[in-house]
Amino acid sequence: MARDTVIGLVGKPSSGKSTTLNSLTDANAKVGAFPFTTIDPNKATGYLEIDCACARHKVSDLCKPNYGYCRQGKRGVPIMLLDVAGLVPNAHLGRGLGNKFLGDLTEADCLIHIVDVSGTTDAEGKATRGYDPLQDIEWLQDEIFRWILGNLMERWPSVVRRHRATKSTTLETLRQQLGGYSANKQLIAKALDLLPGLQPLQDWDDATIQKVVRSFMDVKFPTVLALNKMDHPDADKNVSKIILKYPKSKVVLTSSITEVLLRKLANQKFIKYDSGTEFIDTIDDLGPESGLKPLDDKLRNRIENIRDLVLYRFGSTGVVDLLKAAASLLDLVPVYPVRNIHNFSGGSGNNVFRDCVLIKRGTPVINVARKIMGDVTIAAIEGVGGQRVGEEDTVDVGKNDILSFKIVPGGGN
Ligand SMILES: Nc1nc2c(ncn2[C@@H]2O[C@H](COP(=O)(O)OP(=O)(O)OP(=O)(O)O)[C@@H](O)[C@H]2O)c(=O)[nH]1
Repeated sequence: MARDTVIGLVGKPSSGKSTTLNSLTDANAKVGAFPFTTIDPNKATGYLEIDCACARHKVSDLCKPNYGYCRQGKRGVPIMLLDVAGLVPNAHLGRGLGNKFLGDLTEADCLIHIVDVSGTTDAEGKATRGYDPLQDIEWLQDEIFRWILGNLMERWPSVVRRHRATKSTTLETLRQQLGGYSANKQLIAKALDLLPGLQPLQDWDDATIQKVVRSFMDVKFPTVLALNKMDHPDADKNVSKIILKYPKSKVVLTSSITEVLLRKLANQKFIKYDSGTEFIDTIDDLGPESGLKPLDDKLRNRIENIRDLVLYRFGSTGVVDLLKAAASLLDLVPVYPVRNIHNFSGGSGNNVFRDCVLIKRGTPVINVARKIMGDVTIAAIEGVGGQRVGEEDTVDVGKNDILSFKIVPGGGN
């Protein structure tokens, strides 16, 4: 079966990685059990917020996910997060357990790079003022680049000899060399497609090899830049600088500390807060019948500051948008496998859309069936209304995204 999507969180010490991870993993709700097969201390479950199919079909009252949550059509789909801790400059040389962390990175399908955009921590995470966070973005890219390039160059003469002797294609040879980074053939082909007019592999000079490694990095490690600590007064100028330098990058402004604080205040019943929005309500707004606790002046001022400096300026704390940005880089679509295609239930009981999996847009439905059902023989695939869906038809949002797989009795294991 295909493995689950993994999003890696990276960032230098004190950039706010733990705070961000906390705000991503606490869904502030009673949620289903851990859905993933591997349980690893560096892994955690985040919740990608999507518009659930239950709203489209007006059955939100019956929507009860097996994993994650659904609140009036806003569904949190579990997604695996990997904490790639301990990356320091020169990790590729083995500094500070560097190679282990770079190794962990290969498991990720996408990275979220937490950047301290306030410039109040230096390259190693020590307190300072006026540090240029552009350096952190360049440093991380450079670290990964030098690691992959170093591994490849070490073997390059023998790679070329073997390539010639076996008359392999460029794709086959690179597949052998780069497959270890959890990269399949399609991914490597995509990296090569980005470089039209490439010479045959045996003629590559150093500059061409470097170009290929850069292209491979772009497809293997698509990266969301989380510009964290946006609440800090020094953040603005750094944000502009980064956006100017990286106009094509997916950038999300975050204040994860604000998100953590707001959730805490909501749990303590001082405020009503919907994560991902700019709205917080207090007893002053909703009255004593709201059941919220009264505020003292200090807390009232603090909440006013959060409204002014973060929520009204930026629209939200940004944290919910991080996983949405990662899912959009990976082009993931929520797909709902159901037992009963007519009432969307799982077979027993009335609850609907019990399961939801994230699948790359454009994937043929037969591959979705294999991912979900494993090694069984599929007799037929049905879509909404009980219509037959062709095996090679592809999934998209609102198209072939609610599916029922009919299995041949006794077919497979
Ligand atoms: N102003 C501001 N400070 C933040 C924000 N997020 C985190 N911090 C502060 O930055 C410091 C470092 O945060 P952590 O989450 O511990 O950072 P880390 O990257 O996990 O650090 P290590 O554990 O050393 O790797 C803490 O003092 C946080 O309170 C934010 O959004 N705004």
